[in-house]
Amino acid sequence: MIGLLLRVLGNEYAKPMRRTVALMTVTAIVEGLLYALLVPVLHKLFGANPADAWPYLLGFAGAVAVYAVLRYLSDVSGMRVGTSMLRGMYYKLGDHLARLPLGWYDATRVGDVSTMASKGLLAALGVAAHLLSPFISAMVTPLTIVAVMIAYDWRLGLAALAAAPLVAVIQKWTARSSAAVDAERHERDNEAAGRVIEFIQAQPVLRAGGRTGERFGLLDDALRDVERTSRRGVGAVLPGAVSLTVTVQTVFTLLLVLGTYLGLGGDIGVAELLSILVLAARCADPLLSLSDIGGKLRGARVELERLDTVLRTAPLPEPAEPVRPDSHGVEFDSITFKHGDRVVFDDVSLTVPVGQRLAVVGPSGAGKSTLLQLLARFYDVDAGAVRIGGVDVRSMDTEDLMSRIAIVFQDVYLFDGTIEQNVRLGRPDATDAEVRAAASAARLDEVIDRLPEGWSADVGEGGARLSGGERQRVSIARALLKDAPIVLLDEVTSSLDPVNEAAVHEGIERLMAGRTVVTVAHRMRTVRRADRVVFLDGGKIVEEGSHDELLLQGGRYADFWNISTASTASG
Ligand SMILES: Nc1ncnc2c1ncn2[C@@H]1O[C@H](COP(=O)(O)OP(=O)(O)OP(=O)(O)O)[C@@H](O)[C@H]1O
Repeated sequence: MIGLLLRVLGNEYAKPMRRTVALMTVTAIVEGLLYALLVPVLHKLFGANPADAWPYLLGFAGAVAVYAVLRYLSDVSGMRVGTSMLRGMYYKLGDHLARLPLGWYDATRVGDVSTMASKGLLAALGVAAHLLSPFISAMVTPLTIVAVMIAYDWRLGLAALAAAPLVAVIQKWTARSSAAVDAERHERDNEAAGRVIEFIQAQPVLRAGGRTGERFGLLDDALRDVERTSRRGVGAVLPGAVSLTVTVQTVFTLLLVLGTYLGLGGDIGVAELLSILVLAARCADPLLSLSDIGGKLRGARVELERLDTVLRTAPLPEPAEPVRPDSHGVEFDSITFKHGDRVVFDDVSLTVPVGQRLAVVGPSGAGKSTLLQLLARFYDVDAGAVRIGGVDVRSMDTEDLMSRIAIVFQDVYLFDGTIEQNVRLGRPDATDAEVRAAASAARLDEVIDRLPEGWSADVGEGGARLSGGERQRVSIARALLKDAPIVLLDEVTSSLDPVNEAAVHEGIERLMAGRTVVTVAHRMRTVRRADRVVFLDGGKIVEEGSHDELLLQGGRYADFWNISTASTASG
């Protein structure tokens, strides 16, 4: 377990961890010896002169004080290592998540990553802070006591030692029988967490569908699965917990019987027998707590293994010697790309010379958004190459690549903060004047003027306090502030009100001016102003040319636009 913890976290924690384990072990031994001191105390109390017990009682008090100090030090040490590991893990996980391909973040990750980053990390790293000390105490203290018992009376000591292999076998058996259920319960927990998030996010859809009173079937199913696996989990550990209790009690009873037999034979005095039974009783408590601690440790292990899996997910390979392009033309050279088994692009080639605009058009699912994502390296192509200024994006440093691309996607995500903070994300070191200039170029200043708190207005989680068009303007302002030579634009499909439409269009025109642009186009005027249009379908470029040329051709593109414009006119 500690090996796994150190493998996941890195070896810099090995030394403090070893120190903590050593301190906890010494504390547990002192705890055992403390109980052992009860033997001479009881012996003297039951002897001819009970006053002889005083020096032992004083020794006992001294040992309690030493134990208290050691316990404090080992608990503080466990807490320190635990919290520094937790902090380290947050950074490590954060850094790693930031380097994973953007395509890794699909919808199913939401529940997974959110439970892992909160509950999972706390459970996994709580091992050092909360579980290690009771675990070591539950193992080492009884063994110390048994060693004292052997020294005192080898027959009773060996009888007590007989419990050790039995306890070990039961622990192993419980761990094995619960392992499969533990893993499944974790799956189910994460699935349910994802469904809860989905249920909250889907409220508008559910209510619009008139399903206010009804339950959300997918969430209900997930919760039922959690209940079922929890019941199976209890079923898997219960025999182990019961066996442990029965074993410990049986060994205790055997000791009592053996002790009575030896006592009646005159081999051992009443005081000695009583002392040994007191010691045996002190062994029982920590041993019985093992089943609870074992369960928690197994839970922590599952969380650690999940963390390990995420940390082992390969980030985007970074080139050993990054190349920096010196121009910003874009080229897709014979690219092939699959999403799972679905071939999205099959040997597609196209180029966008520096400063030109390419509009990508095609039916839903044709791969228009994916084309933009490949340029921004959300994924790497399966064959062929995507190049900027003649340099393969895989040969570029990711930070450098992202600094050259401004992206305005359909779904604008705004952080819960002020409008200014959200715009500033485009270029954190921009001056106030530059931020304001970008905002005004995106016609965001009109929005700010309307809000009572102006620039300091909070946009709410995901930008919920702004309208769709206003969110678009924030996103355009961000992109303008970034001032990158390449612009990727996924035009909104839903229609905006005329004021927002005009503002967004004006902002986008400013954003595109003088830059290399690839845009997924849904509006006639965007396509008209493009230097070239490609019509994608079935993983291929079906038609290519200027808007007017393609209309004249009277092919797929012409049909597509005739239908779109007819539906816009009638709508
Ligand atoms: N994360 C993903 N995992 C698996 N398949 C995906 C994923 N994202 C997209 N796809 C599939 O890839 C294909 C292309 O998707 P893409 O979003 O690029 O299409 P699009 O042309 O932009 O569609 P739309 O106009 O509807 O937005 C679709 O068939 C889609 O189902």
